[in-house]
Amino acid sequence: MSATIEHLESWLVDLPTIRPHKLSMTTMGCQTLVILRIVRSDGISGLGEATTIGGLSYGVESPEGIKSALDNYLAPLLVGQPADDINPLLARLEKAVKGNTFAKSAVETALLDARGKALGLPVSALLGGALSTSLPVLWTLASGDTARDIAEGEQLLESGRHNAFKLKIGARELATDLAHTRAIVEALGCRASIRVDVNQAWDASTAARGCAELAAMGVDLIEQPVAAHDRDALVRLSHHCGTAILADEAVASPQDGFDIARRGFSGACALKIAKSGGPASVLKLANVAQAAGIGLYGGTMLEGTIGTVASLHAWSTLPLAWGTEMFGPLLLKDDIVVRPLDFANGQVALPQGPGLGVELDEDKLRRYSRASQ
Ligand SMILES: O=C(O)C[C@H]1C=CC(=O)O1
Ligand SMILES: [Mn+2]
Repeated sequence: MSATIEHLESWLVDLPTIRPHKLSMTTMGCQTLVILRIVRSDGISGLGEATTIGGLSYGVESPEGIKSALDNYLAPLLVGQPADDINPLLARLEKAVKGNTFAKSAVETALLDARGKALGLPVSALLGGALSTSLPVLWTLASGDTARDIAEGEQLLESGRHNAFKLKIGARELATDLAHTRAIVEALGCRASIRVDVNQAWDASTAARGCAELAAMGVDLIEQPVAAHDRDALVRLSHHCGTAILADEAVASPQDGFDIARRGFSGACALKIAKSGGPASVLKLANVAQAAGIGLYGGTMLEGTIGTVASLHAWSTLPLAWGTEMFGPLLLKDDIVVRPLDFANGQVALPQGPGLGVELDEDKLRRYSRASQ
């Protein structure tokens, strides 16, 4: 008899960051992971994670809202259903629940993890097979202080852990952000690829000036300089700026990808499992981008290890023109898995075990879970 879904459990897990992480819309001192476990009638269980940044300051789903969607809306649609039929299960959720792609991503991940464990196959194999066993991974310099960022970059180059850095700009005046970026390019730029993420902070005319200056100083990639809705400005920048433009908040669904492709976008696209509803669903956007000649980049919502590994399984099946930023676990002071990921030589290794290939540390889960959920 085929296994059915018996029950779902979810937790809000608060983990402190190793230092303040300053983005254009918020400064993080703690990250909240929403962890999901789906338990099947055959005793196999699957793990998933849905994580956002800064409560409701980055995206439209909060950690507390994600947990509520999982417990009150998605779980009742899943309990008692055949556990192996992932496409029918996703169709069932899609029919009954609008949006909520972060919560759906946790479900899709947990279903894939459990299915992989049942078959003895890694999630990457369920998604068609990995092209490589390790992936490039950058680090984000975002302490909010230029000298501290340079010292951090120096130390990471010395240890060999990373050879590419992303800077978070957009919170301050354009001139201040440009001076900050120039100082980092001058200090580290001949040994590392330097990219910036503006997180939608600029209007179209500030972006035209800012991107021209960033291109001239040798920045390799400029991420989401304008508002997510201003796709025309993003397309114009991709044509006229001397540096590649990366679409992040502007693209989540395959339809978004089709729309920017139709408008002639010539940059690259940041894929994130949370934006698209999971490691299988995100491949639909990736395929549209590929068909349009838009380069791919493996993006993060600063997830912990479970969400990071789920993403890595998806990214491993794709040709990534710009590598990945799957460093989330390294930003956190502790981990809730038994064996953390291996980061070295600018790469992160893809776990090879069945399912996601990671195991929860139940004591740590309990220690960091919010008391009243
Ligand atoms: O891309 C974002 O906007 C979110 C995230 C990714 C890296 C980082 O530092 O923040
Ligand atoms: Mn971004």
